[in-house]
Amino acid sequence: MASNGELHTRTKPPPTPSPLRFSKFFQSNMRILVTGGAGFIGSHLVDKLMENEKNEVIVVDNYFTGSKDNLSRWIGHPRFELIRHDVTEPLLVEVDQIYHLACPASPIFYKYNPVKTIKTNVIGTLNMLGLAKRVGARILFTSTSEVYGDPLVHPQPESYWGNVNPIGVRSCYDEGKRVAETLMFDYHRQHGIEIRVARIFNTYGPRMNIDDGRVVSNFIAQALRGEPLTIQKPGSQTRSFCYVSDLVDGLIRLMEGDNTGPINLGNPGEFTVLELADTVKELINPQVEIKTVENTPDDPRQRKPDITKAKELLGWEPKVKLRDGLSLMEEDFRARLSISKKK
Ligand SMILES: O=c1ccn([C@@H]2O[C@H](COP(=O)(O)OP(=O)(O)O[C@H]3OC[C@@H](O)[C@H](O)[C@H]3O)[C@@H](O)[C@H]2O)c(=O)[nH]1
Repeated sequence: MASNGELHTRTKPPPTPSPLRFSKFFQSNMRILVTGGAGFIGSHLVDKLMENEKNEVIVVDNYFTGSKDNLSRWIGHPRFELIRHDVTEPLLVEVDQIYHLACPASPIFYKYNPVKTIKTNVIGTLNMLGLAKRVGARILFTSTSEVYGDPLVHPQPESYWGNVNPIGVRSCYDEGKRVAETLMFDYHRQHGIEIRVARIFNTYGPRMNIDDGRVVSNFIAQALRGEPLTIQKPGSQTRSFCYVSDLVDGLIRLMEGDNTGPINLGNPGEFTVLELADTVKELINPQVEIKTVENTPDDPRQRKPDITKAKELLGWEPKVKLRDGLSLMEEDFRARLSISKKK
């Protein structure tokens, strides 16, 4: 099997960044653009980038699923700027690095307006690559484990080309992300752009939208509200859940390293949805019921990242165990739902 991304050859040297970046007399900060920076993963990434006093961070977000609340601690900070902008429109800003995350990520949200989802992935990524080309910035794109579709190889290495339905209800997202990966590598080969591609597996943690619709946030909110945990059939499908701080660490290592990717970022601990429900029930509310409900088409039956590449090339592997991560998320959900813990 040919290995993905490794056979590419660049036809051009990368564009030159602004001369100010290399001035001996002017010590400029690193200016970093985060698209989708008001979202769940984006805002945690912004927190981490802002810890470095040499970074200036510009966030663009259209607030479809993101929220200003996620960034409230940075609003007004001199090294921080927040712009309401939709990446399907061109954007001109002078930056050195671009983390391109913007896209609804929960299936219920990306399926809500599929045409908009594919536009965000295709036109949004074209716009960000155009910006990277113009200003000579390095660009990291957050792709997804959904590029593997309903995988026939398990666990999934980056060299696996996937099993994706091109006309299904998930295609706006998974095919959209696949085209965006193609654009990244074509801009790299044709224009010499410095690219990084991460394939993110299921991620969870504080600040997920309470009614986001994804499995971890649903189960935690349901357990806290005393509502039945909804297992979408059959319940034996598997996922591997990565805590958000681990994921952010992987993204920054990828951006700062020398490898273009694609690189899987995810936690290889694999659980069935039923096992996840049992764990949430045991940790948060042993009285809560579990009920089985209908699923939607093309739901992948199994998913687990092969992270050999991330370990070797980035020295990265997740540290937070599922039970610990769920407890941290429970605290955040309790605070936002105003449900205190019984003593
Ligand atoms: O209430 C629920 C929600 C979801 N599920 C099931 O839990 C599994 C995971 O579903 P989620 O909606 O959390 O996430 P998915 O794995 O379908 O998609 C995710 O995958 C990788 C990321 O790139 C994306 O952000 C997201 O699309 C699915 O099998 C789903 O059917 C439930 O059993 N009950």
